[in-house]
Amino acid sequence: MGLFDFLTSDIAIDLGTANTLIIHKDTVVVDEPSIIAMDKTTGKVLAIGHTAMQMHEKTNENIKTIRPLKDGVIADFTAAEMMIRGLIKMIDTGNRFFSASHRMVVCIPSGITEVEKRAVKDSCEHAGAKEVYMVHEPIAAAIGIGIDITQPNGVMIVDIGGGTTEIAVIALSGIVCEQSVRIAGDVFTRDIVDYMRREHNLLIGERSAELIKMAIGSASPELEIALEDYQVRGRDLMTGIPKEIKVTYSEIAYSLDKSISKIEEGVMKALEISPPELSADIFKNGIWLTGGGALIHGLDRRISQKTKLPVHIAEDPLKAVVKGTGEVLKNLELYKPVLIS
Ligand SMILES: Nc1ncnc2c1ncn2[C@@H]1O[C@H](COP(=O)(O)OP(=O)(O)OP(=O)(O)O)[C@@H](O)[C@H]1O
Repeated sequence: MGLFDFLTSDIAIDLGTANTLIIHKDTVVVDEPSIIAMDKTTGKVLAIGHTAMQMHEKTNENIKTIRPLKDGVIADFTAAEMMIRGLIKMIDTGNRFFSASHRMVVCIPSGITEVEKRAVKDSCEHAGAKEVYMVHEPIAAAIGIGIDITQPNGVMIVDIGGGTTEIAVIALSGIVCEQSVRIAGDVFTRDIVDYMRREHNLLIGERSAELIKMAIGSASPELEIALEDYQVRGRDLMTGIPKEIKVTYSEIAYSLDKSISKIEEGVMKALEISPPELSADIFKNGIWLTGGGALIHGLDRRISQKTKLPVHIAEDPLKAVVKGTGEVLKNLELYKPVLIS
């Protein structure tokens, strides 16, 4: 450790549609939902992250909650900037003079446009960064799960986040072919809301649907180990009064089926366009699932049955991207080929 290492304010950020994570000095120091709550009249930020999430869908007319990212990219520039600033402030370094004023490595979806890229860079600069480096999410995910991406050895990453599913074949520090599907966790959540309304006449909010997804979200109506039924509360559409019902994981599998099929299609397409030598590598190495969507029960098995390939779930799928981004920050020289300016 260098003499002045305690002063370093370099950070790595996984700026996600659902969650934003920050690594500072090799440690995940911030892990918060990507959401802010604002006072509608004054424009003042009232809460960020978990506290703002608790207010989501429960606000009165003076407060609004904003999720600044949509489909993996910044949809509300001002809100994104305020959120990044607020999240950086949450870093507890024990140094009250801390401000992320040096280098920031931030990851971006692979299917992003120049304008969207610019928005990420500007937001980070406005939040205090002197130098901003960007890295594609699937590359960061691969590094995060410990794959040596510099080797001439093809590996397929399927990163299922909140807004996008990034499917990429990586070799020699680059993405050889990729598919970006705008179907991921947020769409799964909406599928569940729609299903509950259609099949049970029950109106539920996004947060309740997300809890159902996390508890019994399933890619197959028949799992090897069955999941317990889940109690759901919401508003009865017929009577207008609150009610509680039980749902089974098979019902949730049914509600997610179409969306999961679209992700499968993306995987099949990426496999079809892979150069044959890399196909041979993927046959041996299999497919790696990262991102929160990797935690849908039975998804690995379903993709494996479809592709006839081994499918592995990353050890800590929600942190794979930020861990990889942190590695890039630590070894900027080694990972120069993967940096996007
Ligand atoms: N146990 C779980 N089962 C199913 N889904 C989960 C689980 N835990 C988290 N998720 C979902 O994963 C998504 C968030 O994943 P992640 O943090 O990887 O995405 P992100 O990086 O914010 O999004 P993106 O990469 O699209 O910008 C959310 O939709 C969340 O509901």
